[in-house]
Amino acid sequence: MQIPHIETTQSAELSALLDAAINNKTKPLGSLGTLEKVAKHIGLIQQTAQPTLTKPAMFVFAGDHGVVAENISAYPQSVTWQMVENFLAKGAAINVFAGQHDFDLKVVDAGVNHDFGARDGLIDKKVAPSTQNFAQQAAMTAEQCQLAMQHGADLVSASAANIVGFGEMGIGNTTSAAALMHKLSGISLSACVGAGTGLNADGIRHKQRVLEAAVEFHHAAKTPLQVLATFGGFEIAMMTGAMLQAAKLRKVILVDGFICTSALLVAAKLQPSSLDYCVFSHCSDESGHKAMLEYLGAQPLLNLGLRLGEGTGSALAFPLVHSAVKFLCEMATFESAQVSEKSE
Ligand SMILES: Cc1cc2ncn([C@H]3O[C@H](COP(=O)(O)O)[C@@H](O)[C@H]3O)c2cc1C
Ligand SMILES: O=C(O)c1cccnc1
Repeated sequence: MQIPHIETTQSAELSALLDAAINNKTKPLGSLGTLEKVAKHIGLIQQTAQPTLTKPAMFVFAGDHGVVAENISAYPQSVTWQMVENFLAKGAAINVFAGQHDFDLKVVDAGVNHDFGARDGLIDKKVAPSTQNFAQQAAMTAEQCQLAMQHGADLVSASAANIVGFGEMGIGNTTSAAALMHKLSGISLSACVGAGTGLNADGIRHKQRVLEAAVEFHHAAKTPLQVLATFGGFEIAMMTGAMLQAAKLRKVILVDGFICTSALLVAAKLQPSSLDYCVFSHCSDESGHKAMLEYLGAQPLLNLGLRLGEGTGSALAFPLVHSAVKFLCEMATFESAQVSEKSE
């Protein structure tokens, strides 16, 4: 895909207007805390002091990873397709939370190692049935990476939502995400590798050794797109393309956990202003997530000890973002409600 130009959301004029609108609401100055920051942020994204959120969309991208052959996950690869079936049957955590908050939930086969046939409710964008094992060769070709990014961008373009969340399902993808984090941030591998779905200490050490060898083997991969194609997953590349397109279209991006943030890291390296459009939903318990968020200068809304993915953190954070927008649009001002302002 063509990497889109993304405008920054910064505007001194609108910033002052939003500060005034927020400060004139009937509350002590600053008393809605982080919600005030979120309200201003959404106003800047939408270029208005009266932002609105349309029905949110949640895209869950699923893809398999060849690197599972190296025994780097606590669960077998078959869980990826089995969980896709669970999404379609509305039985997963993301179904529950997305349903609760009225998301339009889209499940996308980005490259699952399973033949689903034509299925109601499943968007077929399968690039290939699984990436290659990046311990031995690049996970995908440059063309496959481009195609995955393009599919993600096209799905966002076709969505009417002005706020979009991205989730993922793919056994082995915390290994991919750790590699992306290390290569793109320069943070040591040991600080990027975590337990994923529940490896024990020996399992984590093995995962780190597999990653060390792969990083050494692919030392020539340097640019963000090379790094994505070498270590990424189809679901991760689709999220990267989708995020760039969402930013281009000035949609609010709800960033989920460790894997979703690794896709954003690629997008931010390609177009730093894409970060202006991001609301960071939560800090995951996956051990590298805190450092990845700090690297991006991000302040997550929630810290609930989640380590699931699927977009669950974003679905849970959505009502806070909604409340922020609603207070800005619906609260009375000191003047309209005839409430006295702070005495000097
Ligand atoms: C039942 C089940 C449901 C999940 N939903 C998300 N993940 C999460 O775990 C996987 C990443 O962890 P690792 O790299 O250790 O394999 C991804 O599929 C992620 O979305 C799940 C994992 C399992 C087992
Ligand atoms: O933070 C996440 O998204 C995450 C962490 C562990 C396993 N799966 C997902």
